[in-house]
Amino acid sequence: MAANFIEVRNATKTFRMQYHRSMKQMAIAKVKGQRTHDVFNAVDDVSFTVEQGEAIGLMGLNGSGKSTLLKLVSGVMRPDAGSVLTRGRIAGLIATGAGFDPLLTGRENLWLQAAILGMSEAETRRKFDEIVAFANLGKFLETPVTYYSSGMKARLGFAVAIHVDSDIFIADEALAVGDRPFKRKCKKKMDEIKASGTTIFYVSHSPGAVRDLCSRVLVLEKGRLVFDGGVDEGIQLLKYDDKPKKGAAATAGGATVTNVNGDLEEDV
Ligand SMILES: Nc1ncnc2c1ncn2[C@@H]1O[C@H](COP(=O)(O)OP(=O)(O)OP(=O)(O)O)[C@@H](O)[C@H]1O
Repeated sequence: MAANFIEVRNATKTFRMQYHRSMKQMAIAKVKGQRTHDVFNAVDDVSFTVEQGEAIGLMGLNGSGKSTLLKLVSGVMRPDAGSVLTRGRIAGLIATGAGFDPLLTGRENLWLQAAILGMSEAETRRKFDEIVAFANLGKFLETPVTYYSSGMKARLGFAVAIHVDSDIFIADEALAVGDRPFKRKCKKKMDEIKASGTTIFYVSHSPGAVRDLCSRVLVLEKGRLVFDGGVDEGIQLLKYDDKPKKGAAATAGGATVTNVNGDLEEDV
């Protein structure tokens, strides 16, 4: 039996939503007996396991908790309740560029990112030309990153992340703000990563991309896992139509699946 690579058990992540910006506003609200903040679960009692080599599409409307769940899986955040266990080296496109130093050049940041993502000096040296070719920044490689467009930063971040040898690859499509040719290149590389047996966890609003890459879909709604199953069924739940479709309901982990409606981005 294949080893579980990701095991999420009743994971909950709670955030605090502040209603007032200044201390003065807070003080006035308190005197008036009004609420100054609320807490809510961005990820709410979510459980699932992912086996080695599976390619999972994580879908759901804006704000449903996808990025937060990715952060829990990647270890960037810890759950407030429940547990998240992962086995193997995780790499991917999470908060890409977060580790960039704006005053350093693209070349210097490449080294920095590679080190942050756990690549050794020898590994970075070996893959350096390939990463540079993938990012395709031309002479901007020698320019401080502060002058980069967001797409250029994403290219550099993704180019490094995608070249890390990992057991689990995590990608948030929302961060892949590169242009169409670059996205195609990323897609090709993701296919290679998948073919190599790497476990993939892919956040996307694009049914075409998910259908193409993934063998299973998780759908989040207001932090809760409302679907865990086949790609087509999962995508069906995310249709634009307002009325719940007959047969669209299913069960996930004993919970009834509700219909989810909303905008979907165009496929790449
Ligand atoms: N650090 C934080 N502090 C407080 N609230 C947060 C924080 N991060 C996310 N949230 C809130 O948690 C909820 C889930 O956000 P998250 O980014 O996980 O959603 P998402 O499904 O990835 O959305 P999108 O499709 O827009 O990227 C949102 O209401 C968001 O405002």
